[in-house]
Amino acid sequence: MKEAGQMQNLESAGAGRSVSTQTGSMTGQIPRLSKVNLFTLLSLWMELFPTVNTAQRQKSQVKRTGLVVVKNTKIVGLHCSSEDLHAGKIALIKHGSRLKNCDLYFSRKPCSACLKMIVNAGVNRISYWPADPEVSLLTEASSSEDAKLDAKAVERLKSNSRAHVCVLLQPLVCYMVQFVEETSYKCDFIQKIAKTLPDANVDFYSECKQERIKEFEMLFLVPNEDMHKQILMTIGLENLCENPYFSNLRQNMKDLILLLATVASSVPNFKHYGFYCGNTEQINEIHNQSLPQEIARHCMVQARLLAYRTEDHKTGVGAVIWAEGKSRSWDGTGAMYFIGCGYNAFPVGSEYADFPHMDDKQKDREIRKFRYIVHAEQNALTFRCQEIKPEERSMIFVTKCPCDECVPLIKGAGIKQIYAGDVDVGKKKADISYMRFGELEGVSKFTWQLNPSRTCVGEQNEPESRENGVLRPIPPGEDQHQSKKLCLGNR
Ligand SMILES: Nc1ccn([C@@H]2O[C@H](COP(=O)(O)OP(=O)(O)OP(=O)(O)O)[C@@H](O)[C@H]2O)c(=O)n1
Repeated sequence: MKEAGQMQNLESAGAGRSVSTQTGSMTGQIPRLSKVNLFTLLSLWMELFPTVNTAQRQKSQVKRTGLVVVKNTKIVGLHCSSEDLHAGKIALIKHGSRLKNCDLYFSRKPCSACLKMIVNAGVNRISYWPADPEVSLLTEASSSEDAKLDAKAVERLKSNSRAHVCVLLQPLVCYMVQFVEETSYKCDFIQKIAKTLPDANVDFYSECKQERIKEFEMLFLVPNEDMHKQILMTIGLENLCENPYFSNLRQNMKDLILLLATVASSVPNFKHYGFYCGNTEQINEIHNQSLPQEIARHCMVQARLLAYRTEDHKTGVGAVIWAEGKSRSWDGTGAMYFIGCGYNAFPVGSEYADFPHMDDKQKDREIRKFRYIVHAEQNALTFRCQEIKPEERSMIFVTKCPCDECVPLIKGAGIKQIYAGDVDVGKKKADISYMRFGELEGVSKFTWQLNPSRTCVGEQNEPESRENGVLRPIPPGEDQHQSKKLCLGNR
């Protein structure tokens, strides 16, 4: 039986499914991200959670690490290391003995201090990206003795523990990169730029992608092959040092980096585009204040990654819910914590042929998908792992505009903010319509657009994220300047 919903049908990965379109002319595979690849990419992406101390961190011997905690194929935690604590330690503090039987996906091989605690908590499986480990083996000679000792201790903990500790890498399904490239290029965010700035250099997307590939290769791929082999030997993966295993490993790593760069550039850091509120009347209270742009973009890319697991062969949608606690914590995500995530799919337990897959262009209404498919937001709300607290700022990131079925659900659940694309706003299709989003009140809406305040103050107006997701208290005298910056009264 499938575990549909939040992370359903993870094992089948969708490959090999026969699909027919409304015209019945296409039969082929739906290239869906396998669960291992999705969790790998999410762990790498968590490592990149916007933070103040990137430069400082690069010098440190302990590498910043991302972590995905999965229980019964459901994501229950997204974490990354902070200045004070490694990701594994943060997960331990947050989940405690609930880590029992969980699967953990690390963007680097964890250090012995993290490993001993999570093994002790009874985790089921620990998977990691086979690059430079958390206690870096690529730092200066003076400190590398400790790193080697740590790697040895990790090996010992690995071989003597009940948990299965293994490398996290699976080759991508055929056409995955091409599929991701095409769907990223067609996504709401790129479309919006193309529509509103028809003269924009059409290559901005490819340029952004090239930059990101370079950036991610530097971070996640050991540049020198001999050095990489040395590291693999020190971390107990000597069997991967011979060819063809070594070249396959490097190729798989490069493919995933390319894929992550492709997805990340679909919500590009382009000119003055970002998630802004169009409502100038909005009251200046904390729940209405926008997140820093780089954090909003970061969470939207997570939602976009989830969209690649869709069961709708035409439109993939992903949603992630985060909340912000009352104060900044020792967490690498600042005060932000993960509530839930999902993508659009048929109900839990259903098989591919159980329900119709046609869209609203199909004349026969009985064979349309809309009454059966569960939307990304609906799955994220259903399979959330934390309660939504009314006193906290909670926010949902959706890759498409919430439809009329979802808007009241989001409001009813007590979510304070929606970040979304708005290409479909105001559209009424035969079965699905997007009329209510525009009229929605009581929830702040941040849609992808050119910064409206640019017309007031020219160039300088991107909200900065110097404080890791936590709203910086505005010093007296500065608030006038701040609200001028956004011209929205929401900062
Ligand atoms: N906020 C949203 C909006 C849509 N969906 C999903 O997106 C699909 C519908 O997308 P849409 O583009 O509106 O309709 P299609 O018929 O797929 O495409 P078209 O635009 O050509 O009509 C459905 O599977 C629905 O579950 C979703 O999960 N969450």
